[in-house]
Amino acid sequence: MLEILTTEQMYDADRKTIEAGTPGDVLMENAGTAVVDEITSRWSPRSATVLCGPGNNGGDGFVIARLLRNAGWSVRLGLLCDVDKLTGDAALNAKRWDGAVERLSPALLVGAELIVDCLFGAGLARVIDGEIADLVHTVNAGNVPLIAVDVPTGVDGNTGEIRGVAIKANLTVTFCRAKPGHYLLPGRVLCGELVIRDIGIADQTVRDIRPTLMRNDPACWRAGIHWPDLDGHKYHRGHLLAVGGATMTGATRLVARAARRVGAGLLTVVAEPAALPVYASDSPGIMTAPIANLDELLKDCRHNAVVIGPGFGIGDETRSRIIQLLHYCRCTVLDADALTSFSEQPSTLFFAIQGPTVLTPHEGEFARLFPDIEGDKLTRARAAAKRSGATVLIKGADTVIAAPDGRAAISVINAPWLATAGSGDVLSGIIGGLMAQGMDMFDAACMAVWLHARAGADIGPGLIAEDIPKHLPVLLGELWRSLPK
Ligand SMILES: NC(=O)C1=CN([C@@H]2O[C@H](COP(=O)(O)OP(=O)(O)OC[C@H]3O[C@@H](n4cnc5c(N)ncnc54)[C@H](O)[C@@H]3O)[C@@H](O)[C@H]2O)[C@@H](O)CC1
Ligand SMILES: [K+]
Repeated sequence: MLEILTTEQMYDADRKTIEAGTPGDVLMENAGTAVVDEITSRWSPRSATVLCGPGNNGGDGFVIARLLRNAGWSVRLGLLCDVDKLTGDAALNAKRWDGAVERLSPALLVGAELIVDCLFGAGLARVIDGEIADLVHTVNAGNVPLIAVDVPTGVDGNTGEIRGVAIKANLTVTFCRAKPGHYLLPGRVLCGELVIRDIGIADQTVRDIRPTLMRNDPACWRAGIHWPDLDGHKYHRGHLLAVGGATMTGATRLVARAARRVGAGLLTVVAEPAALPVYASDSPGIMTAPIANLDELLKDCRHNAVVIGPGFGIGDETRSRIIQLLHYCRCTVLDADALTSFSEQPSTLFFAIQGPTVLTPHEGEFARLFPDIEGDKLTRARAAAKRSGATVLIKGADTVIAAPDGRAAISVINAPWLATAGSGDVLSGIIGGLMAQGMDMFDAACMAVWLHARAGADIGPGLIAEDIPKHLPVLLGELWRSLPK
């Protein structure tokens, strides 16, 4: 269930399943049954109100109302339109509901101890306003469990954006596979707990749709990890050059710690001579070299990966260093100052990118480098990757990673503790360390985001950036032990 389907792809999967012989009303019955399962396993029978819209999301609501009543719940149902306006499976299930169909109004909420939101799902086509918007506000202001069916009403399934107003659910039950809007902010928060339930759509049907978007999970990139061979030596594990700042040395010290922990065979910090003792004294296992030698170092193909940007400074020197090093087509991570230095001339950077390159902007850096690219985070990451020829990783609570070939992944681990100084430097170091070992750039970016997020979630409150590299052996051990032996 790692694939994430757009609403259009989900409609396609529904259609193909129906064409292959499973009637639509069976899918709807399965959907309603799944929601009722999730509700009754969490809450004891009580007074529930089901809010139904004019489409199939409302159709699910009629199934849910019937099944909850059969389970001994007291149920009221409100419908947004006249019942004779319903069509297809929704109309069929309205006939199967023998309770009252009330007009949708705030009066329906009085005495409700649980509310089921079946107003709009995948078919949300425009901004919610007027009476429906007022109702959504009233529902959100209440203090009873709120269960959204498919997506919380008002959340755009493809983007996670709010169209007008949106329900803030405690639980969202969706079907077959998640949609981007379940994981992208603000949709991710509005969903509450997310449960994905099978409703009888075959895995092969999903595969046939060829989804290119995944939840970022080890299953997506585990096979691409370059574990050391029994008879291997450090030179087989790559030699990363971490280009450090002359004064802001902390950032590249974090890069170096992370890259070494994740397995880079050798690591050299390249910086102004005056700063080298600071780097050298941080850890006896690193090497140092003066930045004047960078070109010479890059001519030696054993130096196969570079991280530049954290703490390096913004300006002409940074730009020319980067253009110079990109010429060698080494695996490259460009972060922080490396990105901001190209704000005025981003196309110079994109033109120079030829080898495997990962850009790791936060939202501010992204806007400076791609000022004309707009839309939701996923759309923007994909457009930026296509334009730059690099893998683009937009950081945040809903980190998105996109490759130039169209593949993309969304991080689904909640780790708010990562919002701390130096955390991004560690991420760059992990990516660089993985690429130095030969991992594909997109896989390396995805794996790094996963390790980083898991470290954040595991360490929790009190986390500082220095803790993340130290936690990597635990997570790498977990991945290592999960390999089929
Ligand atoms: N066979 C299928 O396709 C299945 C569909 N299922 C359910 O069907 C849903 C999709 O059904 P639909 O495509 O009918 O879409 P929806 O039920 O989400 O809504 C479509 C209807 O809402 C109206 N509408 C859209 N935005 C509006 C707005 N802002 N204000 C007022 N009216 C608005 C549209 O004109 C249309 O009448 C899914 O979310 C899921 O819950 C499930 O039953 C599983 C099977
Ligand atoms: K809904």
